Amino acid sequence: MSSTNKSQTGINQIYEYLCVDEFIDNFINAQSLKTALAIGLIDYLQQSQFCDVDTLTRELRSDRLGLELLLDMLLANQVITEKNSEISLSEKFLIALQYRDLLETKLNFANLVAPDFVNLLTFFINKPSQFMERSQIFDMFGYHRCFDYTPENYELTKRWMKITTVLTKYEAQVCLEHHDFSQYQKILDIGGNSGEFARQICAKHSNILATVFDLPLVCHIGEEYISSQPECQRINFIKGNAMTDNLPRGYDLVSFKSMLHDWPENIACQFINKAVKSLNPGGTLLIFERSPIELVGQVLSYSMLPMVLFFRSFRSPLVYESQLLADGLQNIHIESINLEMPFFLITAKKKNSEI
Ligand SMILES: C[S@@+](CC[C@H](N)C(=O)[O-])C[C@H]1O[C@@H](n2cnc3c(N)ncnc32)[C@H](O)[C@@H]1O
Repeated sequence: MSSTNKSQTGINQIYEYLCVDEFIDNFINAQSLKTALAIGLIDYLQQSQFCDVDTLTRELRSDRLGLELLLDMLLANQVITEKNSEISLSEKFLIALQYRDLLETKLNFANLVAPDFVNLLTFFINKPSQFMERSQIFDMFGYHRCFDYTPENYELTKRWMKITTVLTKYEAQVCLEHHDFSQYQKILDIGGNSGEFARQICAKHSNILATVFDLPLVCHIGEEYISSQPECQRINFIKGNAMTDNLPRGYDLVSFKSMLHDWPENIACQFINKAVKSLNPGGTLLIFERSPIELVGQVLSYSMLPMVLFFRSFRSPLVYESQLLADGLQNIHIESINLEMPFFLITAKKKNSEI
């Protein structure tokens, strides 16, 4: 198994997005940043570059004492700097602000998960099944709502798809950096969600045609999302259930991006087995997934709360490797990639012809 991370690959633009976590590292920092965004303080400083507290109080129609407290919190979090009473956004934060969609998504996602942590941590640690029954966040991601269209199902599904789409917007770039997709023409992304992963592959490789296989309502929302993108003519969606339906065949790449961890090991292995049947001889199966969380003495960042909730789901890549071997795949390559937490990329080839 090979391993790469930021330090080994050098300072690379692809990984720069990881800097957003620094500003959401604890509860106070996260909430003060959220308020600064909400009251327009960040926008105002971005436009005006420098200004003093009097101007800010007036322009934002804020309570002076409240604003001073907020500015103190932002100063401590290095979101802003102050020199001769002039306040400005810090250089470090200006870089993070280039990834504002991700910053806001991670902040909102952690806040959505926080009540479960506050109210249910004891169940989470001791009685996982009871935690699942009570958890708001697991309910929010309920796949049972992704089959039939109702206005409520649509809104709730769209809500979590917004989160997965923004996370994938950045993670896909890492995957594209680590794997050469130029060799493929027809690809299938199982559990491909809004189509963002497929879209990025198609955007980089103009010869690729992509199919996204996902639950019906997810595909419906994905079609809406992709319809405004330049790659829309090369991405089609197939509505189905990978548990019960046959998967389409005839692809030279089949991918699972952050999909398999959602399922118990035996079902994840069934998905792999089905995916192999979708591959042409000589085709490649690709898995890009989160690995188990490794804290090794580190303090958990607030921005990591959502991933901690799923910590029981993340598996060693060796589990998937066993299934790939059992399915007769060859040239199995596993690469560890350190992002805000460990990820792995597995590729494996189907034999060229059946013996
Ligand atoms: C954690 S999300 C990952 C989405 C996407 N691959 C990404 O990385 O952003 C898991 C995806 O699997 C899909 N999914 C769950 N159960 C499925 C099933 N039985 N058949 C097909 N897709 C399924 C979900 O709708 C969702 O889009």
